[in-house]
This record gives sequence, C-alpha cells and structure tokens, in this order.
Amino acid sequence: MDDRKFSVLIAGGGSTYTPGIVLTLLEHIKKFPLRKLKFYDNDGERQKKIADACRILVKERAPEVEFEASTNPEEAFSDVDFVMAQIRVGKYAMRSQDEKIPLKHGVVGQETTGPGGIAYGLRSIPGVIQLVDYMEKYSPNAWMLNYSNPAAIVAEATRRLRPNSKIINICDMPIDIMDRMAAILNLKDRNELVFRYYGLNHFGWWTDIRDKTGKDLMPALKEYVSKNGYWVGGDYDKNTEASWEETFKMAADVYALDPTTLPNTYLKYYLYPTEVVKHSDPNYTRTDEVEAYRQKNVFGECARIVKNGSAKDTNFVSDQHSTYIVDLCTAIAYDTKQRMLAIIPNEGAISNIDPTATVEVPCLFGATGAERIAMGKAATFQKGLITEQNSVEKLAVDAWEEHSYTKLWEAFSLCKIVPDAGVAKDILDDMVVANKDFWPELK
Ligand SMILES: NC(=O)c1ccc[n+]([C@@H]2O[C@H](COP(=O)([O-])OP(=O)(O)OC[C@H]3O[C@@H](n4cnc5c(N)ncnc54)[C@H](O)[C@@H]3O)[C@@H](O)[C@H]2O)c1
Ligand SMILES: O=P(O)(O)OC[C@H]1O[C@H](O[C@H]2[C@H](O)[C@@H](O)[C@@H](O)O[C@@H]2CO)[C@H](O)[C@@H](O)[C@@H]1O
Ligand SMILES: [Mn+2]
Repeated sequence: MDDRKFSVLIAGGGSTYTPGIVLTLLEHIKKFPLRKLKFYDNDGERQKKIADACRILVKERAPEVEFEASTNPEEAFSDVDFVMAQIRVGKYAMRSQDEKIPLKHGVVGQETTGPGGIAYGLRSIPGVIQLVDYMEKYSPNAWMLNYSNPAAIVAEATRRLRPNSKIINICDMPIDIMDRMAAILNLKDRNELVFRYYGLNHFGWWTDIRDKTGKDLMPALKEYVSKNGYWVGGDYDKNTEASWEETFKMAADVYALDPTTLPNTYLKYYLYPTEVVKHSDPNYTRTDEVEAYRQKNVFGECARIVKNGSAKDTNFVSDQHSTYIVDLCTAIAYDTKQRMLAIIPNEGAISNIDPTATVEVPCLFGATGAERIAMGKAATFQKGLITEQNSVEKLAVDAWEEHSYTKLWEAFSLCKIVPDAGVAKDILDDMVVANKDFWPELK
C-alpha cells in the first residue's frame, strides 16, 4: 500500500442508504484511506437532514476526514477520486406510481421490473448521464460506481451514450444472495465462494459455486434452496421485512424450473407474475413500506443525532450493500483484480448472446476498471429469457433517445409480464401522464 488517501463523493447524498455507506467507509478507512467525503444531491433540504448527522459521525470517528455537502455540481464534483451514484429520479412519489399504475391494470408493479422498471429507467437515464458529465468536467480522472436503478436500463444507456466514460454499473442483489449461501453452508462469508454467474441485471443465474479448494457446493445449496429458497431464518433474518421474506422463500419455486442453476430472486416477477399480483395490494406497495420503515428510521435517527450533537450511540450499522462498494473502490484503487460482478457490455462474455447486450457477469476489478470473464453459452431457457428481456431494455433506451411512443409501447408489449399490447397501451398511457415532468415528450 502507498500513502494515497481518496476523496469520495456520494451523489444522492439524501438517500436512505447514505448513513450505512458512510459507516462502512469509516470502518474500512485503513483498507481504503479517505481524505475527503462529499455529498451531492439536487434536493438540498432532504440531503441536509442526512448530511448534518453524517458530519457529526465523521467528526467523531475520523476527524482527519474533511466533510462537505453541496447542491452545486462544480463544488461537489471537483477534487473527487470516486463517485458513488445512488439517485432516485422522481423519488418515492414516482416509485409509488411505478408500482401502483401497473397493478391497477392487473400487472406486476415493481421498482425495476416490467412497466414500472421501464418508467423508472426513462427518468434515470438523463439523471445519471448528467452525473457522468459533471464528473468528467470537474474530476476527469475519477471513477463512478453507479447503483442508481434500474441498473440494466441505465447501463444500456451509458454503454450507448457515454461509451468511454469511467462508469461501472453494479448491483447488490447477488451479494445479498451469496451472503445467504455462505450462511446456509456455515462458511465465513461470501468471499469463500468461487462462482460462475451470468444474465442481465436482476435477471441472472449461478451455474457453478465452489469453495477455495475446488469442492462443488452446488449440491448442498440446491438441496437447501429446493425447500427453503434463500431464506436462512433465525438470527440471520431477524430484521428482514416480510415482503423480502416472501421473495427469498419464493426462490424455491424459481429454482424448480431449472434445477441445473441457482436463480436471482428477481426472476420470480417474470416467472410467477400471477402469483405476485395475487399477493400485491394496489393501494399499499413496497414504497409505502419503505416510507413507513426505512425512510422513517433513517431520517428519525439522523434527527436524533443532530439533536444530541453526537452519534456515539447510533443504531446505524454498515451493511452488505456498502461493503461491496468499498471492496470495488479498493480493487480499482489498488489494482487487486478481485473477482466481482458488474453490469457491462457483453462483447462475448455470454457467447450466444448479442455482443451489444448489457449483461451481468463476473469481472476482475483493477486500475483500468472491470475486465469481464467469459461465461460460455447460455442454455436454451436462459437464452430465450435473456434475449427477450434485453430487447425490452434496448427498446426502452431507443424510446428515450428517439422520443418514440411506439418504441416504448413495443417495450411494454414485449415485456414478459404484460399480457398483451392492449394492456401495455393502457398502462403506458397512464404512465405518460404520471411522468410528464420527467420523460421526453413522446411522438
Ligand atoms: N443497484 C443496487 O443494487 C441498489 C441497491 C439499493 C439501492 N439502489 C438504488 O439506489 C438509489 C437510492 O435509493 P433510495 O431508496 O435510498 O432512494 P432515496 O429516494 O432515499 O434517495 C435518492 C436521492 O437521490 C436524489 N436525487 C434524485 N434525482 C437526483 C438528481 N438528478 N441529481 C441528484 N440527486 C438526485 C433525491 O433527492 C434523493 O435524496 C435508487 O436508485 C435505488 O434503486 C440500488
Ligand atoms: O425495496 P427496497 O427499496 O428495500 O429494495 C430494493 C433494492 O433491492 C435490492 O437491494 C437490497 C439488497 O439486496 C439487500 O442486501 C440490502 O442491502 O437491501 C437492498 C435494498 O433493500 C436490489 O439489488 C436493489 O437494486 C433494489 O433497489
Ligand atoms: Mn440491484
């Protein structure tokens, strides 16, 4: 290790994930030394509530680290080495629409899946592109790790619109699942697993999982997942919300369809949409839960820290979501070639899938970014699903670029969870109205 210290900007400083990320960064300060921590958000009022608490946290735990929060792009993006991007364009008010509009028409209403995911995608594209442009203008040597959703559509847009930018799109769902796999197998953590995985974001499969001696762990995992999905239970899941419990358990049903692989939890929306809709309440969706619990707890705890003037007794904890991001920064900063997943142009990584598809595969992370590892051929079932879903994602980006109503209607219609083009049009027309402040005017 050398004597470099890094300046990190969290873009979307007002996010509910920010305190967890700050704590993780501070906990790992020896491994990934910091000189500056900066926040940027376009909602100064929301960001201030989180920033005022985090300023106290940083001052108490790492007084040598300079802390700044700003809504001014030049101020925020200057003198930065890494940008962690986690914006939600349209905030929870629009996530709620993404979920409730499709459900009103009997279709799955989900943040990153189906019509809701496409609607969110069209809002996120200009927001994330703007962050990339600010980074390139004010800190051209910096790297951006983007996990603003829907990461699949955002990654397809950055592949096309900013092909040479230093942006890596990432997701923590496989991280969460691999932590569960390690717990199921009584291993220390996910780093004990040597894995092969391929697919699209929120749409992928593990094909091989071994320990570091080469021992095949798939049989034991399959045996467990066939009965329990990825639900661990006990202490491990004592804080897991009921809707996530349902999702982790349902991985058993998804696994049953292809017992040669282990699936990403998000596949439940595509393979069992009828079941998902049956268990959904169109008047109370995931956004309502997040606002009632995560958002309330995070902002409540920040207010308490500010009132006390101290974060010494805070209940904020660093989570898996953020340890992964710190691992990625460390790998890029120190060229460790650690193997982790990224959402990246295919270019042969899945040999029988369009080279221009944006896929999620293991990569070696180092000073030049993410270097993809070839995963071979997708099986027939996966190839069919991936090709259809990737076309949906491509049509969504076409629609945004060309301001095309027809392309967007095609995207909605092609989407596996939408029954036909008539329902697709009804949902789309409601979404055009709901998204009028965010989408380009469609012709
Ligand atoms: N890829 C992953 O695995 C993963 C995991 C968790 C969360 N996420 C994503 O992280 C993001 C944040 O999630 P959250 O639930 O904490 O949302 P949040 O609404 O609490 O925070 C998002 C913040 O982004 C800000 N924002 C919106 N548009 C902006 C813009 N154009 N420029 C600057 N700031 C902007 C908002 O004001 C808000 O403070 C979402 O996109 C979510 O989907 C991704
Ligand atoms: O409904 P939300 O807002 O709670 O979660 C949506 C996100 O779900 C995944 O991320 C999980 C992650 O898997 C888990 O380990 C922990 O960190 O919480 C995250 C958020 O709940 C998914 O990967 C994200 O893309 C979604 O935004
Ligand atoms: Mn994700």
